[in-house]
Amino acid sequence: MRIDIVGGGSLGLLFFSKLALSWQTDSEYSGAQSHKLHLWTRTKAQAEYIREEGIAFQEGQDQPVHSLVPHSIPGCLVAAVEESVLTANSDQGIITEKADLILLTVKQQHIHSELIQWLSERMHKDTLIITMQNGLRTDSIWPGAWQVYVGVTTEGAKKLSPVSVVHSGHGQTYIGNGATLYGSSAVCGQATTMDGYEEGTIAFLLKSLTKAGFIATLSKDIEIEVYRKLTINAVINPLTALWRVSNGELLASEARIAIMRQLFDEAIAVYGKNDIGWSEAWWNDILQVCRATASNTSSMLADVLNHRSTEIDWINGAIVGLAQRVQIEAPAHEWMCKLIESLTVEEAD
Ligand SMILES: NC(=O)C1=CN([C@@H]2O[C@H](COP(=O)(O)OP(=O)(O)OC[C@H]3O[C@@H](n4cnc5c(N)ncnc54)[C@H](OP(=O)(O)O)[C@@H]3O)[C@@H](O)[C@H]2O)C=CC1
Ligand SMILES: CC(C)(CO)C(=O)C(=O)O
Repeated sequence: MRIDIVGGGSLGLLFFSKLALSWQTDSEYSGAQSHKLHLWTRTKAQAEYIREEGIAFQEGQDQPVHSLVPHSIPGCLVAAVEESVLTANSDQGIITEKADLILLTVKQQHIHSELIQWLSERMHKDTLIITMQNGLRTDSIWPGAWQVYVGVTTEGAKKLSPVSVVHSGHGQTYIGNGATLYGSSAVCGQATTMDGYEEGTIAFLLKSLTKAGFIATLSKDIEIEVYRKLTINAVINPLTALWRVSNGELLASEARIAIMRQLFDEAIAVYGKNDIGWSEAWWNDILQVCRATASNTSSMLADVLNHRSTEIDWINGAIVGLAQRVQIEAPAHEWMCKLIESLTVEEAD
């Protein structure tokens, strides 16, 4: 089995590091030449840096650093999308082998036609793609014939440098059939439950993630997980970015909580009109995430502070899109989009 992780950012480094560390000590993987784990970074500079320095991985902020030297682990490779030859690991030769499974850990704004074209060159006819992004895509970017699964994770990861990552929060990962969300040809017949593994790519991934220490589950109803996470992000992310506060500080006043509730009520009204399942319990989930990640800088605030583009179009913008689909208004979410987009030119760059 060959797993490609695309994106050497926070989430990509987290999944790669934990999987590689587990493969290193598990004879099922370290002995099996047929299994491959490949991290694809965007730049050659990052790939070279990792090949030279390895990855410094921490299981938590104050936890010891594990040094991981990918090329010393059988089957593990690191290369860049912009490289066609794995120069620093010449014994591995030219990377021509196609992936069986691609874990896509880039951000929503990185998914564009060039990346799709590059992915198509990494795929054989049965390759599965698992999208790990927050938010929701309502465009039809994925070619209809592709088997695209959806991953939703509440794990937290923070890249400290191109070669170091910390597992900043422990959560759960759900993987499910993306056909209803993406309109792709994804089929979900390969694995049943975590207890009843069947042979297949998804089952292999779930088993590998579990052995690596993640809580990973096959979801028969991935949509509910997607919309639950979408709601959490649509309430927390833009407000933390606009007010420049940590997640916990959202709960500091009744006035802030009232605005959060307005975003929540508007989102669930949009879901209701679209016949999308939702739960009142999600409101408590939002409050709980604020408490559990109180000192965290949300990803949107981090993007704004670092002058990067944000995922607003696929978070609040997705809710506005769903509202338009049933001809209703979602003014609070529209305002979030406009306010985030209209941050100064440098910030929105
Ligand atoms: N971090 C977290 O805790 C969580 C993140 N998520 C979601 O996961 C996704 C990724 O988040 P995160 O890891 O934090 O983001 P990062 O910005 O840390 O990582 C994204 C990575 O994708 C790389 N990239 C961009 N374009 C390409 C390309 N064409 N080919 C290969 N790599 C590319 C970037 O490279 P470069 O740096 O060189 O530009 C960057 O390293 C987001 O949608 C986020 O919302 C979900 C749950 C938790
Ligand atoms: C859940 C939350 C808000 C945690 O920070 C997150 O996913 C993000 O920052 O994007």
